[in-house]
Amino acid sequence: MDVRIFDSIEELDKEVARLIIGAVKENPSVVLGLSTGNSPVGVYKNLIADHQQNGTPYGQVTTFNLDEYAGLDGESPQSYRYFMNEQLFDHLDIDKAKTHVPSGIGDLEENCREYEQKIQAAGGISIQLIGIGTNGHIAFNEPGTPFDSLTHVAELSQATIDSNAKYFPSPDDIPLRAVSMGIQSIMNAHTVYMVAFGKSKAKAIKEMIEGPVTTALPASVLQRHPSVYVFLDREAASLLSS
Ligand SMILES: N[C@@H]1[C@@H](O)[C@H](O)[C@@H](COP(=O)(O)O)O[C@@H]1O
Repeated sequence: MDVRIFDSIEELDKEVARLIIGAVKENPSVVLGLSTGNSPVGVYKNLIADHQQNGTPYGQVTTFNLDEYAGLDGESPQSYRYFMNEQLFDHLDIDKAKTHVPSGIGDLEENCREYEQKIQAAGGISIQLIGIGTNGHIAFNEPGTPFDSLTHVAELSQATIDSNAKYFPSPDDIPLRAVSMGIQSIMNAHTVYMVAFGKSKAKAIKEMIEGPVTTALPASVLQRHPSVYVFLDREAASLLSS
């Protein structure tokens, strides 16, 4: 793992955005894997600013998001499709038909199969941007998820449900399941960029990098990936031994 530590979240965001912009310029039809949550928002802001100032073109870019809540369609403000449109896609010249977010409605098992097929048909993901949950989850692959999992219907852990509560009007509205790319789907990406900042991520980051590879800490599987870059602020890196 190539671990890079930044003095500020602003610098971290700029660097990750610079690398993604470079990849888009080098290959205008690159396939990007994207994520939601707070972690990638600053990166997306930088991509938008660059697009507006420098015109980096996204018309041929294909994207695949990691996950979506079960039961929410793209019109729901809490859905990850809505989030992606609002935080990124609506501000780029990207072709929405080339942006993929798993569907959380309809036949979920069928949606999962179709999603994996679409990733394969696109030639696989070149760069996968991901965050990490405080319990070490990646996408919605909670502790215990098998390493060979592909896109599947995932049960959310209580820790994840609790930390997502702030996004929903009442506790009863928080989904208990999601459609999520699996651990193997993430491992299939050519390169993985993980972004994590803040004290709340420090323990999971330490275990991911320095702990054993175990399904108890799903992100630890990334130790086996040949091309992983971990972008941290000082707080997220604070428990690392070196
Ligand atoms: N499914 C998402 C993950 O993909 C994300 O990495 C995690 C951390 O979110 P945040 O970046 O807001 O800390 O939250 C959710 O559980």
